[in-house]
Amino acid sequence: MPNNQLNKPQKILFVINPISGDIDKNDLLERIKTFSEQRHFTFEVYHTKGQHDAKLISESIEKYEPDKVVAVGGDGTCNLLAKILMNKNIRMGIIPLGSANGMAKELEIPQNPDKALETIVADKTKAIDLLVINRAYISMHLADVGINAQVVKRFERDQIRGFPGYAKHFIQELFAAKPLKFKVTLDGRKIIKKAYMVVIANATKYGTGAMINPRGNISDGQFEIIFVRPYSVWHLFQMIVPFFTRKIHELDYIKSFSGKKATIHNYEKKELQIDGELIGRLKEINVEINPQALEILVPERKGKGLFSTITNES
Ligand SMILES: Nc1ncnc2c1ncn2[C@@H]1O[C@H](COP(=O)(O)OP(=O)(O)OP(=O)(O)O)[C@@H](O)[C@H]1O
Repeated sequence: MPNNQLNKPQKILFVINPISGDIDKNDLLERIKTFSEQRHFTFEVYHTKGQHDAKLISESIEKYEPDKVVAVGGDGTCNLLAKILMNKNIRMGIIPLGSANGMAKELEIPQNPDKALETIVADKTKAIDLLVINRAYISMHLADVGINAQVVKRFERDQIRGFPGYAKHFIQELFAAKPLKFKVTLDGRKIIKKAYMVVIANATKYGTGAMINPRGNISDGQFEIIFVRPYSVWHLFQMIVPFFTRKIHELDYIKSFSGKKATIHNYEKKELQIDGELIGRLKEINVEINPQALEILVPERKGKGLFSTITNES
């Protein structure tokens, strides 16, 4: 039974990534301390090390038995916690302090840390699906092979962080990319297409705001496979503005399919990125949905209807 039901202060474990977003988080610790006194919760902190974190966090959870675990960082930190908390009865919060914060944006979690903290104590939750990839990884947000994964690779090696760095590499990659051949089996249906990029989408948009999957729903028990199809030089120019203005789905060379289980076969080994983290060069990617596998603390939602003009072939 959660501690609040016994009128005990809630226990919250904050998992702080000290390097995410190049943001100093010392101030935040002070604010958490003050906030915990005002809002009557107790807390512990785990600072990520970049190695063996999953094991060490699991041990902290076992020892401390928190009611909530909060990711203080970017999408990589969220992904790390989501995998640990999958199908456990512990709610997860997010204080978005990474460079892109795609997952927090998807869930409309405030980018302001004080407001995000309010969301964590307010206790409103949303059950979200998780994608299990090759039985070894999970994706809560977006995974892909092709242009974007190459951009993530270039970005990781660069000194320029944040949106300017991403935009620079995206445009470079767009002009250098060659179409790849993919064979996808989705719920038994075979789809063979050439594409510049295949996206495995639990969520709807990238942290940049690029709306790749407007008909996606993070809690609907299915995911989308999206092909960004070959385009001409003219299409390249057409693509830049919509990608950053959330209108890419309006372009007719984007094809989307929904399902619950997929195998993506790349004809050449290609880099896979999951939730902003590079996984490696793979030939086969197996994806399965784990429906409503995680309770996330979210703000009160103002009603929102997702508008879609995407070609739906499912
Ligand atoms: N102490 C640490 N030293 C070095 N790397 C770390 C440390 N702690 C975590 N990491 C690395 O941080 C990465 C995750 O960062 P995260 O995605 O949370 O932030 P970000 O990249 O700034 O944001 P976003 O993904 O939203 O763009 C992982 O690759 C992880 O290995």
